[in-house]
Amino acid sequence: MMKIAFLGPQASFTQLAASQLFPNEELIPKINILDCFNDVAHGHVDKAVVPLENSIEGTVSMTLDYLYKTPSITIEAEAVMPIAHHLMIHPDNNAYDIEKIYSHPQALAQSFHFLDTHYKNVQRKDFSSTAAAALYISEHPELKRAAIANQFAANLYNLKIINRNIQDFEQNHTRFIIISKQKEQYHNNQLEVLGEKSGLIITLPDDHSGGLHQVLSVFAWRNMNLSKIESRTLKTGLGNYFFLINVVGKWESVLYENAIAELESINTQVSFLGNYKEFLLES
Ligand SMILES: O=C(O)C(=O)C[C@]1(C(=O)O)C=C[C@@H](O)C=C1
Repeated sequence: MMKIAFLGPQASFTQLAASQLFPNEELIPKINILDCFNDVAHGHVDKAVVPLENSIEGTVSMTLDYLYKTPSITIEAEAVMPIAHHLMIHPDNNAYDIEKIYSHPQALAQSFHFLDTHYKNVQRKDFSSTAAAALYISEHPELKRAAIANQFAANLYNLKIINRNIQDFEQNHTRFIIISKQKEQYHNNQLEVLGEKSGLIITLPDDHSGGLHQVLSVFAWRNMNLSKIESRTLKTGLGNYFFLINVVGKWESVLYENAIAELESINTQVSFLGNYKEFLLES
């Protein structure tokens, strides 16, 4: 049986994703995303499932940072899951008495307008995951706290839902990734495939005019269709970035291989994150 780390505890959104991707493997909860990366890097687990991006709030920056920082780790698959957030309290408490609302920063951000309208003066506090917030609420009936988490967390931790579907936009999806060191592609005949892509992380050599244009032209003349380009701080000083780039489709031809060689020949650092499929999960 394989060991699969995920951002836990039980009933986090990441666990819902991991259990659909790996129904027959051992799932190991971790307290944060960095621990998932470290466990994969040190070989304590075979793979991990972590969130990468949300349709309302955007990139989960810690995941992007550690994809950059841990070149031994690549992506085996992406999986997209619909996300519904509910506000929940300990059943001994009253909805009108809530003094603080706890959740993962992504969930707080995805429900910002709801909270701003209905709980304007209630403090918000970041937790390591939505499920960690729900677990805390369940263990502290004496505190007048609420958590934003999913239906499974409400069931598992015996919490009472006081507001349903509080995400600010009806369409709310999070993209998760399977990470490993095995450089494999994940396959699953049971799940719907939404597409296929490759991931690259690139760092431009030095600041000169047309630098990014030069990089993009490497893809353009080869007809390599890009579906995403995101810049993220390098942390070496303001204004220094690396880029995550997605190329649509299979990565197969010599032409594509030569793209990397050409990027390197213009002193661009390239880290290939893999060629992988994108699957659709159920909420
Ligand atoms: O907190 C959780 O339950 C998670 O699995 C993390 C996470 C995220 O980081 O994006 C996953 C899905 C939702 O977008 C909100 C939170």
